[in-house]
Amino acid sequence: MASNEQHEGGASDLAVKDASPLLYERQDVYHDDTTAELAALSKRQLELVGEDPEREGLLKTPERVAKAWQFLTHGYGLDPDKVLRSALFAEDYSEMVLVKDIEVYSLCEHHALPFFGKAHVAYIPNGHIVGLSKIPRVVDVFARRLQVQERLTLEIRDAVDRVLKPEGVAVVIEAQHLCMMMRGAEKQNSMTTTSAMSGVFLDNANTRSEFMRLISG
Ligand SMILES: Nc1nc2c(ncn2[C@@H]2O[C@H](COP(=O)(O)OP(=O)(O)OP(=O)(O)O)[C@@H](O)[C@H]2O)c(=O)[nH]1
Ligand SMILES: [Zn+2]
Repeated sequence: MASNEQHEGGASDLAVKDASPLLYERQDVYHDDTTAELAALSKRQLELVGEDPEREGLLKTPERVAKAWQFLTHGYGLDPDKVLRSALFAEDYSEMVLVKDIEVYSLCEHHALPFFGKAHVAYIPNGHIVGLSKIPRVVDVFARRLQVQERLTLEIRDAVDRVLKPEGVAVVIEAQHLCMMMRGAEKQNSMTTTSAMSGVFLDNANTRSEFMRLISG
């Protein structure tokens, strides 16, 4: 079943109407031609660092690497607006909705090394709420790409703003970057925090403080 079918007949005029797939099934992440081309590059990389790609332990490594790259960047093939629209419900609830401690795994676009941590996403509805699982799903749409943490934070905020048209959105991401840990600066304990807000979270200090209190609790 296409994952939007369950929402057909919902009261929301913002809800998605077509039945095209919203999310990749796991097998759709991998494409044979791409796997073959990436595997060839990976094999060459192994040679360049002085490895023997023909030794037994490495025989399947290029293909594994090719698939890992496709999985770690499969967000390019996903539409964040569609993900959110697939589960929009008309509702009068007008207090803060917060999904916190969402695990984030992304790749920094400078070194293609992972950064990982937690995202906290809040919004104040304006007639519509969204299915809770769609918040972490939309985080992944953007995280599963080559990213900088700042842009990831903004893109999540903007998608929620664009689709839900809420009173406001707040996104905070706390992450550690392996490019600063395993190499480069080699700092093991630094945490980078980014935030992006809109609407009442910008205009109203009490709303912003409540959000900050809830995510730090
Ligand atoms: N602002 C920001 N910078 C990032 C992010 N991920 C990695 N970087 C930084 O990107 C920068 C790239 O700087 P360069 O000087 O071109 O690269 P480099 O010589 O590898 O730098 P070092 O990491 O300092 O060794 C580094 O300072 C990284 O720490 C991110 O999400 N946001
Ligand atoms: Zn980096």
